[in-house]
Amino acid sequence: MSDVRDFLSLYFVMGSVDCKKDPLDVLDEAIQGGITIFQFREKGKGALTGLEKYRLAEKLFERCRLHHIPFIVNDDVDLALSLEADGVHVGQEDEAAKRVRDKIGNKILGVSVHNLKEAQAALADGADYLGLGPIFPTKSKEDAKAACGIEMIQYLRENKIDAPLVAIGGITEQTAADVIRAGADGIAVISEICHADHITEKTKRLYAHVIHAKHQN
Ligand SMILES: Nc1nc(C(F)(F)F)ncc1COP(=O)(O)OP(=O)(O)O
Ligand SMILES: [Mg+2]
Repeated sequence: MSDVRDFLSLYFVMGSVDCKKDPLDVLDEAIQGGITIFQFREKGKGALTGLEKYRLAEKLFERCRLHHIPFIVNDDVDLALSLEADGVHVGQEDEAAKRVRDKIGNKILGVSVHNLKEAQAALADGADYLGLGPIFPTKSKEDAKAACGIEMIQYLRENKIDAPLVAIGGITEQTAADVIRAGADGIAVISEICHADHITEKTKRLYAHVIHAKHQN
């Protein structure tokens, strides 16, 4: 795979709990709208487990494969390995990034970070990209930390964190361009796409904001 940075522009993160309708339809519509990478994040109250979770992941992965969109699994390294997913995303409270790297070989490894120290440690552990956030307050993650603000993107870049970096947490159409102008390679969204009345149109607008801002940088 070419540098993961190229795929980070519009990162759709979703699980069945986030969807108001069939997750397969939600993903299909988001793909039509131009998402560039997808993360299966099945967690929270009512999340699927076991075979149901595996079957949904398989179907979502199939959709991504058809459209050459990287399929990333959140938290669940064993599920990622059994599916032969394109990569895994882990946070500070999940399995240590270094151990995950040993398990997944050269698959994509994303690590959540909230500050400079965590960013430096994640890269030392072999992260291919950083998920920085929450940038703004979010309702999609029950145990989210306090919002770190757009300033943290700039602060990491000023402190020589040049690695691929996607920003996440409460990002909307109104704030997407500011996040890119601050130095992120892309935005990650859950509810901004999942809760949209017209998912494909919303996704197209988000993509347009990101690409336009990238061309200005
Ligand atoms: N899932 C995520 N995806 C990203 C992405 F890179 F996609 F922007 N960044 C951050 C997170 C948060 O990851 P984590 O801290 O483990 O919490 P959770 O497992 O509840 O998502
Ligand atoms: Mg996690």
